[in-house]
Amino acid sequence: MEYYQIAERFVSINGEGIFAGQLAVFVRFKGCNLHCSYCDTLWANQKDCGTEELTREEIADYIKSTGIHHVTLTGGEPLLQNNIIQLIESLLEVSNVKIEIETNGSIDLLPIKQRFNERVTLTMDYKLPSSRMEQYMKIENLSSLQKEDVVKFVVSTIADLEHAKQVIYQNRLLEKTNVYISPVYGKIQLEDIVEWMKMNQLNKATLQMQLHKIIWGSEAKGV
Ligand SMILES: C[S@@+](CC[C@H](N)C(=O)[O-])C[C@H]1O[C@@H](n2cnc3c(N)ncnc32)[C@H](O)[C@@H]1O
Ligand SMILES: Nc1nc2[nH]cc(C(=O)O)c2c(=O)[nH]1
Ligand code: SF4
Ligand SMILES: [Mg+2]
Repeated sequence: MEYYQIAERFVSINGEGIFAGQLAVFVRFKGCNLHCSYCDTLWANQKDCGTEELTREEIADYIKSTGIHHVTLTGGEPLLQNNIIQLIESLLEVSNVKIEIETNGSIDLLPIKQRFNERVTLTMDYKLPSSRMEQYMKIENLSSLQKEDVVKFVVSTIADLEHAKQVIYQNRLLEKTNVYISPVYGKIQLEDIVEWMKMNQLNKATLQMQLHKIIWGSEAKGV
């Protein structure tokens, strides 16, 4: 039997993305191939991170038991998990469920986009220079994102914003998908981001703070 390594699972409001503010059930997988400078869940990437090992059926039963229709798969890096496609298929059998996948931009998204319809959406981070992970970005992924998906730029500095602007315009992202700009928590003045958006007339991009950190603080787990 196949098991998935789950670092935590919980119900909360989604603090990020298109469904921010709505209830969601979160499944956080263990392990990541990147090591972003600002990562707020590095604990889930450690070898000794405690996990529950659950089968597809157990994860689907958990989701059913919550009565919540939005599922967020996150991590760690969810798309690194063995048999992730089969898990998504099982979760889609739960009625009314929609799945959002938070992914780090380094893994090919085409197999997911080709296999599933809009019940599965992707939020892909484009890792900017201050993450120190930009070299791992798969630029082709930016062509796979559709109108139901999100590309997110998590920014620490004005230099990150300037870099994001180049990626946005070079890849015509505002025409193809949803563009979100999110501050690394506590690292950059929010006013500066707004001023920068105004100065660049960045129509259609959305500034978003992580709602769960505003509600529960930056260190809380399971929220
Ligand atoms: C922990 S990651 C897990 C999913 C995947 N590995 C990724 O990077 O997208 C979930 C989201 O949290 C964001 N994030 C992590 N640390 C953050 C921080 N300190 N401030 C703001 N966003 C952060 C990531 O950029 C990503 O969009
Ligand atoms: N409330 C809440 N919303 C979230 N949206 C994306 C999250 C993540 O860690 O990927 C997250 C999270 O950790 N908590
Ligand atoms: S890719 Fe995601 S989980 Fe991995 S280190 Fe970066 S923010 Fe953390
Ligand atoms: Mg988080």
